[in-house]
Amino acid sequence: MTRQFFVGGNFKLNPTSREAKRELVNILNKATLNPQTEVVIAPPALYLIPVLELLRKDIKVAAQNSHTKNSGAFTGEISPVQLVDAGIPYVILGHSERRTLFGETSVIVAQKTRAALDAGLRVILCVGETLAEREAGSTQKVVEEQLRAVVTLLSPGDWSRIVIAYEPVWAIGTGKVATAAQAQEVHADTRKYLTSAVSPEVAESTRIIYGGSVTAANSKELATQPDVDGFLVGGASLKPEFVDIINATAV
Ligand SMILES: O=C(CO)COP(=O)(O)O
Repeated sequence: MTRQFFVGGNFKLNPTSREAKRELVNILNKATLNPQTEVVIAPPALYLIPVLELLRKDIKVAAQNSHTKNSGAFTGEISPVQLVDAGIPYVILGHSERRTLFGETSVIVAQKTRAALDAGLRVILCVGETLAEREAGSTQKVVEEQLRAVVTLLSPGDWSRIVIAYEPVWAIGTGKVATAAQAQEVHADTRKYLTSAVSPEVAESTRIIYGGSVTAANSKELATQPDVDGFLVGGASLKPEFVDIINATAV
């Protein structure tokens, strides 16, 4: 089975003007992109609908977060059914910034994932260890614990709408990218975990992408790894080099 290469751009809380947002979209609209690669960009919530309207239709749009509930007294939240209603197909959940800065536990991330799938969204599910956890030798334990909470709330059929993003916290926004070997090791172990926790078919078909200081310069080597099925790009998704990352697998 071949897994379609997937490149996501997580704009985080950037840019800060409608004009700058339009420029980012224009770069992508003008670019020659590898048609074999699935491309998804995640602008801030306020820009989701304008980006959807401006952006070429072969690039998809993702929200950066969604709530566990679809409506009600939840000030400041965005609901999965609202995203679907707005024509947004994807949501990023469990990003380390949500976990560490906004107190999202693995259980909350799992509940959000369940709610997003129930509404009809696809989910880019982020997992990853801190530097201290890596140095303590507990990388795989941490990644599996984060995934286990989700596994318990999903049925095997749900996994066709999940992309796992392995994002080691120590590599996010630090310029310290995981080596191709480090990424491959965690991706392969994660696939092994899915084999036993869900099924061999789900393990084989689920895309596991890497995130953390991905650049045009390091993306090509990372992309050669058999279990690296794409990238989730932060800082570099705000620059023209994002196009080169999208095309990292082009020969
Ligand atoms: O968090 C990330 C993507 O979700 C990665 O961010 P950077 O590419 O800026 O390290």
